[in-house]
Amino acid sequence: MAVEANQEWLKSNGDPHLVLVHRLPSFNFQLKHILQPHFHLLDPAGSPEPAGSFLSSHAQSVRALICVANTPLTAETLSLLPSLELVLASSAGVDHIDTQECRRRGIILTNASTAFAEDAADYAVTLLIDVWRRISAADRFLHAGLWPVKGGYYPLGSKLGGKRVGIVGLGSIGLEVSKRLEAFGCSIAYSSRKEKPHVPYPYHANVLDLAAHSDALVLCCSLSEQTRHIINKDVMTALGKKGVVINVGRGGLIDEKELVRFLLRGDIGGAGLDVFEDEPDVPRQLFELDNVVLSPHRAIFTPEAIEALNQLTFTNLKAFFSNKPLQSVYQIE
Ligand SMILES: O=CC(=O)O
Repeated sequence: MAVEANQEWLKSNGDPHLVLVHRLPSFNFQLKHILQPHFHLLDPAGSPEPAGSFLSSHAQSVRALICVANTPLTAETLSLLPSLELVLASSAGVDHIDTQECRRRGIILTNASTAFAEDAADYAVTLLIDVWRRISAADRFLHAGLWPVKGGYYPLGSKLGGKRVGIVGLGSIGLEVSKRLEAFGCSIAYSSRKEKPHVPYPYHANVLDLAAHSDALVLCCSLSEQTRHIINKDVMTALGKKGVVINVGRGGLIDEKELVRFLLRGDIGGAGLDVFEDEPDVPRQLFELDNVVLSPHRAIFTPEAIEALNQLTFTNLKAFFSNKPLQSVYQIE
């Protein structure tokens, strides 16, 4: 739907207010241009006042708030916005937002996972292929001028077809991962907060059980108090010496120190990590390991995903201020 074609509805809907809690990143200056003709935007980052005093003096009637990137949205900030009804997270993860406070106040939360699902899934599958087929390691090997191998062959990779992949969190991103891996001939199982109706894959109520029946785990779930360190010592032991962990969710889903120990001892087969517990710090020991593929939190970053996010934000805001159903709502547990 072309944003420009939707000027008319606002004229009959008064003057809705918004607040941007953070300066928009340079790769997404378009969002401001898309929203500005339609909404009254308040941007504390563009004001010389400290954010707190800006919010208390200008934001009393704000009904909707865009939470950009991982800017924390605390109960304290929320208390400065007494009229708030809608928070739009411009990320798939919402671990930087006090979701319980939103729930307590009846504030609706939306996130970007539907906009980012395809790109995040492409990236997760690419990391998995890279670990199993040793592509980054082979690239380093060639760059180092080590081909042909003296007295031998470059080590074999491992085939995708026939592998059992466990997806942790079968939301929009997890479902896109499953579609892609099915096409490679993998068999899929999953664990999730609840069993999903209409999903053909076996469900495991806990990750330990899923790990015991998988050759690789792909982490696509949100980080919360329930999922922090969901990949722990016991889960890695159950996954086994050939098992692979892929993480495009949040670093805190894995007990990272334990993962490093498992990898160094060869007690797990490999890892593909786009996210880390204490970004941008990455455990140095991982740099030495050829069975680990590392990436600086890039899974969702394509111009197409940003465009889809902008459209989703606009569509949800327009629906909200017209009292229509939103395109996507995040279910707070
Ligand atoms: O990590 C990226 C996101 O949560 O959107």
